[in-house]
Amino acid sequence: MGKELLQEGILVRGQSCGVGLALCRRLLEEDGRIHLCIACRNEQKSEATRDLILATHPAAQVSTVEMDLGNLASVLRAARELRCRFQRLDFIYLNAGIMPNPHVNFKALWHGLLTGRVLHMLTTAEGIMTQTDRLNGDGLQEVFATNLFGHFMLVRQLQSLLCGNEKPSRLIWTSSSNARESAFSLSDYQHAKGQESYSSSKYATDLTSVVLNRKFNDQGLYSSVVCPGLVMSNMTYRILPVFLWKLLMPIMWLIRFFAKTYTLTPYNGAEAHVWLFKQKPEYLDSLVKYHSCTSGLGRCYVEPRKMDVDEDTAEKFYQKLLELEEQTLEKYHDLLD
Ligand SMILES: NC(=O)C1=CN([C@@H]2O[C@H](COP(=O)(O)OP(=O)(O)OC[C@H]3O[C@@H](n4cnc5c(N)ncnc54)[C@H](OP(=O)(O)O)[C@@H]3O)[C@@H](O)[C@H]2O)C=CC1
Ligand SMILES: CC(C)=CCC[C@@H](C)[C@H]1CC[C@H]2C3=C(CC[C@]12C)[C@@]1(C)CCC(=O)C[C@@H]1CC3
Repeated sequence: MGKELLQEGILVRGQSCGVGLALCRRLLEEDGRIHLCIACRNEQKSEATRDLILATHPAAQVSTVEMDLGNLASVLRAARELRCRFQRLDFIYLNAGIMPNPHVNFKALWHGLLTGRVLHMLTTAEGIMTQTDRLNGDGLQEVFATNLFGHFMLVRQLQSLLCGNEKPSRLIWTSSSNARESAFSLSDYQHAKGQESYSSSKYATDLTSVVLNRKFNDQGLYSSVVCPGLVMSNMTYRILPVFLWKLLMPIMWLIRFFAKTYTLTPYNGAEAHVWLFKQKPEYLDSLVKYHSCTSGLGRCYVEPRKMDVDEDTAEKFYQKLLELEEQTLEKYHDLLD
């Protein structure tokens, strides 16, 4: 049997951009026998994405499942369907992510350009980006729910397909260089009070991956985090308009000589995801984030960087996630087997 793979966060709406779609295509280039299962928010998007993949890989095995990560009932339904369809899953790419209402502080950006930390600012967006979050239909902060908790619930619901298999199973979370400890707080882990919900959700992702390794490595489940670098996708096109990004492109190619995380294309951004696909998980460091990088001359490579995570905080956060999971399962008990 080829590798069975659940992939999320694939670009739809008929455009060929987004890390998810590039990732699917690159994985099929690595191994045409894999079974890709793509999770999209509705049937139309699933079909459109499937067609985009089949256009370049006509012989690929691609199935679809409907799942809205911002809606826990939808996650539970999808997990139930996947448990019926698959006996095991070798990889889950937890790649979906949102950054609603992004706001760039151009004054801070301008000041930053004149300081010694300009490269740090241009690669992490530290101090220059904020977002406005809101509550979703489940009463959770939307960014936390979509970027982290929906994924977490999915993993927990699919545990029987991921643990205790002959071969290890893998979780690969798409985090970000924008993940920052100072944006995250255990007492406000959904980030209801601040304006850096994206940064907080990505730091929460890093914590979750670390703690999942501690809990599940002995059952054959391994988790890793990747950063795709700065990629031109729907997400970045909501930060600045497309024409501005196009105007900035020559500057960004120049910056790339100094900032290797300016991967810029979804293909380059998926480098770390694909690299991890080929690694033996036992040899990976769970405290490392794998960054997709592109050199000034366009060569793609992966750079491991130690994460700024405290394992004690990770454990406490995990307990909070379990509490929230319990409340969710109580609420949706009719959707369980
Ligand atoms: N672009 C960048 O510079 C960077 C991106 N990242 C991360 O990379 C990942 C991919 O982003 P990217 O490809 O750039 O952006 P896109 O906006 O192109 O892709 C985001 C994907 O997430 C999916 N998604 C969003 N909300 C939901 C939901 N509620 N349920 C299911 N799927 C959902 C989207 O589906 P739909 O089409 O239905 O909206 C889309 O396929 C994200 O996690 C992002 O945070 C990290 C660092 C930098
Ligand atoms: C000259 C130039 C590149 C100008 C663009 C300024 C800003 C709009 C970007 C500088 C750093 C970028 C960045 C992101 C978005 C766009 C910037 C703020 C992200 C936050 C996008 C999503 C992520 O996950 C991390 C990125 C870090 C860098």
